Amino acid sequence: MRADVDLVVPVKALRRAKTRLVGVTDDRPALALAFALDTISAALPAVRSVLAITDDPFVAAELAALGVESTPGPEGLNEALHHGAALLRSRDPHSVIGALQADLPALRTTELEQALAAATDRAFCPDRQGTGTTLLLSTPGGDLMPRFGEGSAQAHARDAQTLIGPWPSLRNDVDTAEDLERAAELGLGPRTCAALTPVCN
Ligand SMILES: Nc1nc2c(ncn2[C@@H]2O[C@H](COP(=O)(O)OP(=O)(O)OP(=O)(O)O)[C@@H](O)[C@H]2O)c(=O)[nH]1
Ligand SMILES: C=C(OP(=O)(O)O)C(=O)O
Repeated sequence: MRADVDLVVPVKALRRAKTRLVGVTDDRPALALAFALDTISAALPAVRSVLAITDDPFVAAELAALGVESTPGPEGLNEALHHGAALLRSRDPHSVIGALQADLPALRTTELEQALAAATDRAFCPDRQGTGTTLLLSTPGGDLMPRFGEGSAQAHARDAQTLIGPWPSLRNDVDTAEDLERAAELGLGPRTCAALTPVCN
């Protein structure tokens, strides 16, 4: 566990989430929620705190049941992350602030811990394809400076250490049906597995 790391996790309103998974399930909002809950449940033991940014009251209630704090934020991924990072920084001027994507349904706590342990500076973990970003960490006391979006791995690599190592579950964000197949090979979290029943079991 890294006691100096606080994570901000953006969670889009469920009715608008995971549009590239149309056809994979009859209930896309339920699958998006399951991704977020499995991701956050796996992340919780690895860090000091998790703050979710979501405008969705249903997501907020589900997170509260897990003991996870959430707050609404502005529209847009980087804007939401700026908002959450500012809140976390106001609470602790020295912490490492991390941004973790909420679509990592195979995430293993131990793999996140290994990646966090490998970070010695501002750092990011590229996604499986090497183009996107699944985790971004600030320097201690530093700004998060999120540059998520298309080509974010290249954008973050300009001034952040690249975290590559034995943590495939941290790299496997799920945007497409193929990503979901890869995540299933790694082992899906329990809520995602239940949301995909009977396919998963
Ligand atoms: N709070 C908040 N989170 C967002 C927003 N846009 C994206 N996210 C979150 O950012 C992460 C990465 O987003 P994407 O992989 O693009 O997910 P998505 O937008 O649901 O998927 P697509 O509809 O297929 O693009 C996920 O955790 C989303 O829930 C936003 O406007 N606000
Ligand atoms: C926004 C990003 O995620 P995705 O490509 O999964 O939409 C990103 O990787 O920067």
